[in-house]
Amino acid sequence: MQTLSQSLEQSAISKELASLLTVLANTSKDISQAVRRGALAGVLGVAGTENVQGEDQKKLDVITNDMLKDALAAQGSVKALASEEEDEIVPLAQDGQFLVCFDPLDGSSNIDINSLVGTIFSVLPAPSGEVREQSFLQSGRKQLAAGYVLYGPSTMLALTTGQGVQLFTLDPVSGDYLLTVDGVQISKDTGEFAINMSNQRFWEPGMQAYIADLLKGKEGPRGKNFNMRWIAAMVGDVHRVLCRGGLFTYPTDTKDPKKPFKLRLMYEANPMAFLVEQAGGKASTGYETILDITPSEIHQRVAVILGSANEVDVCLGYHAGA
Ligand SMILES: O=P(O)(O)OC[C@H]1O[C@](O)(COP(=O)(O)O)[C@@H](O)[C@@H]1O
Ligand SMILES: [Mg+2]
Ligand SMILES: [Mg+2]
Repeated sequence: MQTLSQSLEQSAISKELASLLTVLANTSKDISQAVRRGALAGVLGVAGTENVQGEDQKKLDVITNDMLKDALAAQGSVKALASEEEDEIVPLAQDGQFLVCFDPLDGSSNIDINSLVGTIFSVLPAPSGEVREQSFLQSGRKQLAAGYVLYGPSTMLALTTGQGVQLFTLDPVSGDYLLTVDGVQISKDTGEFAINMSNQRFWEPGMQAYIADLLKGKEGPRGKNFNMRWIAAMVGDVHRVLCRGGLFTYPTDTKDPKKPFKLRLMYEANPMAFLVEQAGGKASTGYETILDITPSEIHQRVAVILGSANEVDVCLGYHAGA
């Protein structure tokens, strides 16, 4: 089986980008160790701080953020980073070629119940000149690479550099990421959806109507039964979609009028949308293609509907008709 470094060597990307992706992958091995040791490493529980978005930080949010920050600072080709756990952008190497956005630990509410968590990352080209928040505000189409690491029963890396999606599995014996699926393809049709149903009364009419019709199953307008899954970690839900298709959504809601969307564009929606499109799926907010959004700020939130292309189209039809 091909190792990650062999695969990166053979791909059309620059040596510098390959080296950056190697550093991200190597750091994820250390994160995987920390996650795996859990209570033994004293990493569970809250940190007693809040991030810029007013969310309680878990110890692991802070630890994994520092691990990635230190590794990227030492790597030398990253001009600046933006993280869910950093209020502002963090300038690094002045002449670096890349900007990196990441969610160091996705699915924070799963940490203390020993359930799925992951790391999501996105690499953008760094514009010349002094780095500032504006430098990051490029559409997702500009991403040079994106991926996630899922710390599950096995640790898996999903990666795209714009030439399809590869899945690597961390071999605990050799310590290498080994290529286990090349050219991931999301099935066009599906009978599975993922949404936090407890927010149902807060959704827009289009999403209400779409989910209501899925729930009617065989007897309803869709003429078939649908199954539902919700992992509460986008990495876990998107991984399932890459593996066996499905529709994943965290739609617009009015639960908190100040916060109509949950997922963050730059380090959740964009990297996942890049992976999903590269695997033949679709990713939209309901009204526009995620990768075409021009971001207005690094911590911007968006609605997300992604997965099997035909099913996403059906869902978008309900939005258009609403
Ligand atoms: O708890 P909810 O409302 O179901 O939200 C779950 C969603 O929130 C997230 O956990 C947000 O990510 P963080 O854990 O990085 O804040 C997503 O991964 C997941 O899809
Ligand atoms: Mg997250
Ligand atoms: Mg997070």
